[in-house]
Amino acid sequence: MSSSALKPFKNPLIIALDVDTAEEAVCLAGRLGPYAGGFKVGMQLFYSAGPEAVRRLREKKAPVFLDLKLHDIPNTAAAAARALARLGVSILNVHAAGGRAMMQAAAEAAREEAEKAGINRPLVVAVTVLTSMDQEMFNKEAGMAGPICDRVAAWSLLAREAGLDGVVASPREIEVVRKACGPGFVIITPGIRPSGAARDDQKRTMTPREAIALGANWLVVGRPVTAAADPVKAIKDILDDIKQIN
Ligand SMILES: O=C(O)c1cc(=O)[nH]c(=O)n1[C@@H]1O[C@H](COP(=O)(O)O)[C@@H](O)[C@H]1O
Repeated sequence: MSSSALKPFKNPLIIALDVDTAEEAVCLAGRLGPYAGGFKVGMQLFYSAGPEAVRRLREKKAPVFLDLKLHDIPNTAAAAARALARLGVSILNVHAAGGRAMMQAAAEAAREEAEKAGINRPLVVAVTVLTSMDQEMFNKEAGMAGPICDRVAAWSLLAREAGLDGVVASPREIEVVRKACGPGFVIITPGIRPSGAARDDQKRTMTPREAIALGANWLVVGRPVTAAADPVKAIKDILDDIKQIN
């Protein structure tokens, strides 16, 4: 993994800017910028405001995790990754369920494109099992056999073999992923809920402190900060919680 791709993040907290307009995103990023390690642009913002939202955040020098969860045939996923890499984002993701060839094609395309453009290559990571799924949904609705943690470990290994930099997984699988893929493999965990916070639609959750203590590299936090009455206080509380480790 190139260390330059990791440099822009000053701490492990990535705030999900799940809003409809670039204005709202830039405004939130302005308020939270002094505290957040980086910002995530996901489907809601990208499908509403387009690449312009990413460009405006990048103008403010905010490191961006572009979370569009690519999942298509290798040729299409690679072409999409190439287009997204040109935006100068720090992290891109694809679905591990797309398979080895798709992950490899997307990762190689993103790297080549960044090199061609003379910019830092983005980390490319694989989404494993969504944090909104519990064991019963995974087996009965998704039709997948066995425990979630076994599938996450297997997909993480596949992602590593395909040349990806890491995975997105729930904090509950940090230990199995670390054991399967080693210390240099990036683990990004959504499904983060400060103690007492509403779980919303998230099923496999942990507190920020627990996730960091288990070895997560980055935490993705959305509503507990962005929907809080005082988002600045909410993010500061999370940073204090994390700092209390050790
Ligand atoms: O890829 C992701 O970022 C992601 C994967 C996953 O398994 N679960 C998950 O919640 N996410 C994203 O992480 C963010 C979590 O937001 P909150 O539940 O509001 O904290 C959302 O933007 C999700 O799209």
